[in-house]
Amino acid sequence: MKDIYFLKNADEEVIDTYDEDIIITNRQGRIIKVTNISGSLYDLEPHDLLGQSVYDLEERAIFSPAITPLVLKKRKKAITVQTTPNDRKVLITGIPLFNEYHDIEYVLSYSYEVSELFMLQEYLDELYDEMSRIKTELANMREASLNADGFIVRSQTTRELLQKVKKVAPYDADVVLQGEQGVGKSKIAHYIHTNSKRKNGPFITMNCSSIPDAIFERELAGKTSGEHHQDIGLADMAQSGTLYLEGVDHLSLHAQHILIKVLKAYNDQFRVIASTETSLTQLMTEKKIRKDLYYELQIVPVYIPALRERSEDLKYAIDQYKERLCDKYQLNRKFSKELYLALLDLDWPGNFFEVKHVIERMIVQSESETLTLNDLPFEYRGDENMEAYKLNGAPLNTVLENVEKQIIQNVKNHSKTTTEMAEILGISQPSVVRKLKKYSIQDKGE
Ligand SMILES: Nc1ncnc2c1ncn2[C@@H]1O[C@H](COP(=O)(O)OP(=O)(O)OP(=O)(O)O)[C@@H](O)[C@H]1O
Repeated sequence: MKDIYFLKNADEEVIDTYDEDIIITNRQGRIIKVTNISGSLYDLEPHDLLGQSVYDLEERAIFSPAITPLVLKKRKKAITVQTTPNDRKVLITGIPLFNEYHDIEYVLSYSYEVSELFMLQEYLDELYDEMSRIKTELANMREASLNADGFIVRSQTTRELLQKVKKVAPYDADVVLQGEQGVGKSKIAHYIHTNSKRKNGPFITMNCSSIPDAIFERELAGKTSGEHHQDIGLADMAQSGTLYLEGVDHLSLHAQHILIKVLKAYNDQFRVIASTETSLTQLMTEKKIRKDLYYELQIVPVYIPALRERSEDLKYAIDQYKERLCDKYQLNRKFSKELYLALLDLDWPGNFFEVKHVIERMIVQSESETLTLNDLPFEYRGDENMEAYKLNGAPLNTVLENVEKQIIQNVKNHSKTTTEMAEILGISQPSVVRKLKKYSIQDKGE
């Protein structure tokens, strides 16, 4: 702002025409001019102010703070907010008026009450707080709704991944889910289906890694056998729904040729979601996937990181599996600190599947309430734990049988039937019966 110079005698006329709260002080800070309404904000009359020193008024907390000293100090326009004795807020602006020697001769100030603005500001601040509280609540609810689908969504990566997936779900575009085994590809494929326009249609899974080439076409597209009999293929079953091609990276080039032919024939009658462990782009480089299939599928590629790269999810998965499995087996188990840290540190190439499996194994096999590193399955331990498995002179067979006996005894203690035991141990029920007999194992209570 350019300096304002004081024109002698002009102030009187100018100032009297204002219906504003204007005060003029000299450079000593004495009030030499007021308007009709000056002082009203401080519950004073204009003549109460005339002749007063702003320094006195400041000391008496009437001008709190005074503007003149500020202007004199800065030698330029100053703005401040005063708090009056009756707690009003006043926005006051002071302007220096210079004489011909560039010295400040007078300070002119004008004020407005801004209490309402302050109240508005407070109200806005409160509103802002409320809004951010609601925003957080909404985010929590959103997360809870994802959790309702059984998703563990603790890490930022998973949150972003699900947001991306949710965004593309309503469009009919093909999606390729890439990730290690057990990382959640099928779960996300389901999630896409249930959030799509085809949610009321079927969700059909075709496991590409387990279908031999010879019957691939028949499985996929069906076949007329005999005069009237028609075998329905998975593509027919998927109509108006979603066809989930699990493990497309396992398809031979021949099967790929059939797949692309069938997809063209069924042209958009279902949505295709494919899963792969190896990225389709890498398969292209290695010439292991046909170009036309690559372009057909790779519309929306989604990479699902391994659980070891999502430490918050891994931690939560460990806690949840432990809790749920303890409930399931009616057991009270906790992990020692060392074991817990070891579990967090493992690579888990089988991801969720593997974590659940190992925790279940430890819970049912251990006798003590606190599980320690010694309860970790042998193949997951470092070399320092080899001690527990030393032969100590016994033949290998005897050691292995002892371990087997111990495991079967523990599983027996926590299962109601031999069928349940078979499920946990991953062997047939007759094998369970044979082993119980072999080791003469009886119920603890028997
Ligand atoms: N984010 C998650 N939160 C909780 N559980 C999950 C999550 N992702 C996957 N799971 C669980 O992990 C297990 C493996 O998931 P899923 O079958 O979807 O993996 P996948 O990648 O399709 O495995 P594969 O490659 O072996 O077919 C399932 O029991 C699933 O419910």
